[in-house]
Amino acid sequence: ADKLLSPLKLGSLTLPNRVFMAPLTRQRASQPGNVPTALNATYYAQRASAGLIVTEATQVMPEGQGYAWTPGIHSDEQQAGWKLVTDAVHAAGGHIALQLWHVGRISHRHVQPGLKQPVAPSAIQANAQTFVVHPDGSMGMVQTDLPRALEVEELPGIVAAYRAAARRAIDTGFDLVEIHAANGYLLDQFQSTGPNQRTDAYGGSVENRARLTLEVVDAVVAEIGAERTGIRISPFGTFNDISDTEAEAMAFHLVTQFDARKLAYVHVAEPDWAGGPQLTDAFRAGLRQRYHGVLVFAGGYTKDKAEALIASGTGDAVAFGRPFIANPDLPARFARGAEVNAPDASTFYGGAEKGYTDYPTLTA
Ligand SMILES: C=C(C(=O)O)c1ccccc1
Repeated sequence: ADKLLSPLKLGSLTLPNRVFMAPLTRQRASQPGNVPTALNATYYAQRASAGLIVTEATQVMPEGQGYAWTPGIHSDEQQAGWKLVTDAVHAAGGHIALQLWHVGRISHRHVQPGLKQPVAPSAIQANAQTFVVHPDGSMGMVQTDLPRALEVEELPGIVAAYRAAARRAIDTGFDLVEIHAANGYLLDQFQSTGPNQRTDAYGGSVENRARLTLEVVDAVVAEIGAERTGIRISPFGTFNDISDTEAEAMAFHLVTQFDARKLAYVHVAEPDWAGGPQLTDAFRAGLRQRYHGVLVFAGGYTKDKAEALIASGTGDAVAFGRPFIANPDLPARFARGAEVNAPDASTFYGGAEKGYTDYPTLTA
């Protein structure tokens, strides 16, 4: 039988299947103010048959933005925009989590408030690119800027921003939040030996480098509860110039801590989606042994690979990104063994309806 299409208990929810929609940056929030729109609501509602939708990464404070036109969740206007999305997804019978983001050094002064220098655990520039609109109105890909090292006194303010964002998310009708601790952004920068050269309580040992992530987790859980809190990590990731000489130790420490807090789910972005190494079955089993909540894997999965992962008991759900871009009704296509269309990469980022809400669903 198709385990992938069987129901899944997650927190207080019973989800209809284990075909999750992965977080996908699409850069289509309205300006000024990085506000979600009715078009965003249509896009997400079209994909409401996912077991769980995880939204695009959404900055928790202005300094947390790294790319042009990504949405925030730190203003009343942004919250009102997201309400369009949660109402539309719930009207279509869906379930949706908001992914909470701070990009850290994967940013540029032209997308920072007051054209300020981006922030990071240490003043180490990433060999990475981002897309910004310049003050003169021109736009394009740029090298991410050299960041400023955060003072330890600034960290409580960042933790508070995640907490306030989680509050806004639940007040807006989101079923859960997913803390973004993956893919070379701020929390992953603190977790990793490459970008984090701090000599204070937030640098050095695995425990110290995990500290900010766990402070954010504890603040969010205090605000909205563990059963509404998920988190995404990307062990052995390389995207955005991330490197960690102690990647396995960090991953096992994090999931052990997540288990102790009974977080609703842990979402593992497998590094090969962005050209990193393949995870081993032994490593995935190591995560499963340490974390007993809902374990979600993502990164280039097919239906068959996903089915095998769930049948083996290692994973409970699989998140699909690019397939959901081009196939709004992906679960139905899996159920019917129908063709899964490939998306048009030229319309992944920016723009409007084209390559966003104009993909077809299966005819009856
Ligand atoms: C939020 C992202 C992530 O988590 O990797 C992202 C952002 C821009 C392009 C691709 C991916």
